Amino acid sequence: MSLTPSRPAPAAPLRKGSEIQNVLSNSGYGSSFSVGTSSASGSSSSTYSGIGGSPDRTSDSLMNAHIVRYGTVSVKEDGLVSWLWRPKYLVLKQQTLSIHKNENAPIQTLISLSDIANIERTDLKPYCLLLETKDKRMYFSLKSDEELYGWQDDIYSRSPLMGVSNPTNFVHKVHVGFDPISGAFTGLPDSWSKLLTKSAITREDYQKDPQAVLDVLEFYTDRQKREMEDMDFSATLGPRSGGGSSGYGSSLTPYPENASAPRFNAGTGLGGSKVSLDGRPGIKRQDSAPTGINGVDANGQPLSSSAALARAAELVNGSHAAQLQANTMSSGSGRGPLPGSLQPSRPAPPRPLLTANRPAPPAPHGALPKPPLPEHTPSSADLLLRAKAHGPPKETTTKPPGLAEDRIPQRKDSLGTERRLPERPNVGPAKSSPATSKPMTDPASGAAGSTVGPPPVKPLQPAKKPMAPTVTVTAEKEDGGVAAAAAALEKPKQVEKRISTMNEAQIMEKLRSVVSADDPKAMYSKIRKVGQGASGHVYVAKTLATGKKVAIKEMDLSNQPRKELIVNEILVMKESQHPNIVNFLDSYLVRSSELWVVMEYMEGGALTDIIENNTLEEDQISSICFETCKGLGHLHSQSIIHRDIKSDNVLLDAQGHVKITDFGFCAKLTDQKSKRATMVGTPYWMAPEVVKQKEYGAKVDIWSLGIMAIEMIENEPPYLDEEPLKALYLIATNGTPTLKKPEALSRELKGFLSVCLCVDVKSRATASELLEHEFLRKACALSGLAPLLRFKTKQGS
Ligand SMILES: Nc1ncnc2c1ncn2[C@@H]1O[C@H](COP(=O)(O)OP(=O)(O)OP(=O)(O)O)[C@@H](O)[C@H]1O
Repeated sequence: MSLTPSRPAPAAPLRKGSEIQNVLSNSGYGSSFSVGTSSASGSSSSTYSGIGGSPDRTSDSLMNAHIVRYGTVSVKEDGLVSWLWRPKYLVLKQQTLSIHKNENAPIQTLISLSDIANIERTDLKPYCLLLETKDKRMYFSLKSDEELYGWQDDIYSRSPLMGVSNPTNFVHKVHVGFDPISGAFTGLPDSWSKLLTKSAITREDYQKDPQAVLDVLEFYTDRQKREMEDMDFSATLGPRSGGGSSGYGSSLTPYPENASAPRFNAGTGLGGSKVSLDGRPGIKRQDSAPTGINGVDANGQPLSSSAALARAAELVNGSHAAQLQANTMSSGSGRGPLPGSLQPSRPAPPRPLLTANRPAPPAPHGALPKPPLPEHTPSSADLLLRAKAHGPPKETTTKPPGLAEDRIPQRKDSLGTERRLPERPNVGPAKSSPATSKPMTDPASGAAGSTVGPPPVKPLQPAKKPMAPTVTVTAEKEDGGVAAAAAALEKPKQVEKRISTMNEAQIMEKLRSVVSADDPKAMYSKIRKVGQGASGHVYVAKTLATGKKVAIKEMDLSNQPRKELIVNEILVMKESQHPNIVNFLDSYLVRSSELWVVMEYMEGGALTDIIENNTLEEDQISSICFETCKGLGHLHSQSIIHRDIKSDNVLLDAQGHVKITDFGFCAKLTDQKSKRATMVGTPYWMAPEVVKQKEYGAKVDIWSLGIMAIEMIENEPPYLDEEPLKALYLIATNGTPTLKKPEALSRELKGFLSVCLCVDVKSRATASELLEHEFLRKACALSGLAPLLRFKTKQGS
């Protein structure tokens, strides 16, 4: 970690190149200085007399005014003498880097910093930098990290092609390198070092893909940070009333002023926000800043003077996911844990590591050794990751991360009843044991890449019915939330009001414009509670006029800090009616603070419970995948990405209808923004491109569908038993997961999985392509799914 002080202001304009050469060729360097930096580094150019002019031995003060850094460095150039490392004398000034044979020699090579396209760490040597201009590549071998970072920082910050033409007040917060010789990271923040030490990520993992390690650390700590913030949020609220004991608070809590918004959408391509190994092309370091390099925050959003507003924008933009999930775990089968709770998912018998391979299915994969289960006190992020797999933690008082005492997997059923699951035995030092998992792919099924192509990003479809005119919330350029999308459907060209400018009253006003004015109590009579989510209880109720059963989700709005999401969800459900979507029927505000969302009643409940209580046949798996895929096809045709497909979010009814629910994390792709970068979803179901914080599109849902298919085959998603950070690392690096018993599966099913779980997004199938897949032709009739619900009768539900 290199915390460097604020950057100096850039130098004033200097002379042009032609003058430079003249000056340079006529001068020589003094002999008295060694590696160092100018005390006046970049501070002023007012006395500057010439770019690249060699230091004037008689005028140290003048010299110091120009020279940023100088010293003898081992240099290797590409080209004829490319195998030779030679000691050279380098002098960095505000706009040039000159290379001399020695400190007394004239310039051999002069590089204008404006020509530098890249400066990055490379592993050619332990402390090695690669510098690239459009026609030159050269390597500098330094003696230490400090030296390396010094040169890199100083060159980087003065090279306009790298997007920092006007360095202002930014501070490098994370400045990490990886030394391939020692196999260790350098400059890791303390907290990250500790996390890594505690994690099951091995040194071999570092070596294999150090960037992935950083990616997952960043992801993980982002989540931790969010959870901590939620804890603060909850703590300030005190005990809640109603709606369970989730971490939802009662109002929007502003971020501290100037706090950079927590993010899951690092690496949005907006520059400077993604932590990377030094030297990774195209990615620089994390710069935190009051203002950021580009005047945007880590989300790529213009920084708001009000942190609360920044947060609201973030929420609507979808990057709230994990936070919401964390909150939603407090009760019912929600998606995120409260700190202090421990929430792995279903009973998970000890099993060999599901190992996988490098990207590119369907090639056979080698198994990775499983490291011993580490002594690991789950942090809040662990808890989140585990909890998010399925179901909530036990209801508990908020506890700081790291204080969870027990590691016994627990989850609740849909009614919030806690289940205590068998303790997961320590799987022991399986490091050297060969993985039993085998590739899921069947060569006979053909390479995914040969059969599928990239999905078209569909244009916005016109709204089927007019939206409430007051729904003007939109996301910013990076992530249109669904509300934004819905608004865009209505008035694509309108000047939309950013959610970040809306206060809670305005959001409530918007909500009021979405809901029906009637009194639901006069229309429905509740029968019983059938489920509990983070945001409220779910009841089955009778429609008084027709006798028809409906599900009503009741939410106490005073306990919902994320009302925008609720608006999102309602809007998407309203606009996405389809036989494979849990259809929205109506919504009501009761006493201004209670929101009722009435939807189709799915008496079969969540697929998760069905998986837990049955062994599914392939034709049933096919049928569920087919139905889910139809729902996804519909969403994607509307340019909506669900982003949280998993068995918890697929419900069945008594006739075996299969429907997707939970649209809180949906995102809308627009013509302007056909890709997303926000990290949203549930880690175990997340596509690698999401974990790696790349841009992604609708195909993330296809990946998640593939993981859901594995749930149906193996009862749980891959890596569920892994230590959380390791699980993220495996998702990021292994690519296509492997199966426990591939030999037990049909060629068609393996082929299906291979086109869903294809790391190469272009080769991953689209929903419409999947619908044509031979495996889905094996689907049983919906009536063939009804027997899967028998367990419910036995359970008396
Ligand atoms: N339409 C429905 N029909 C029948 N049961 C439902 C329906 N919707 C939800 N449930 C039941 O209620 C439980 C909680 O649903 P809910 O949507 O509140 O969960 P969640 O997604 O975890 O919470 P949240 O949306 O608040 O984050 C589900 O697991 C399911 O068992």
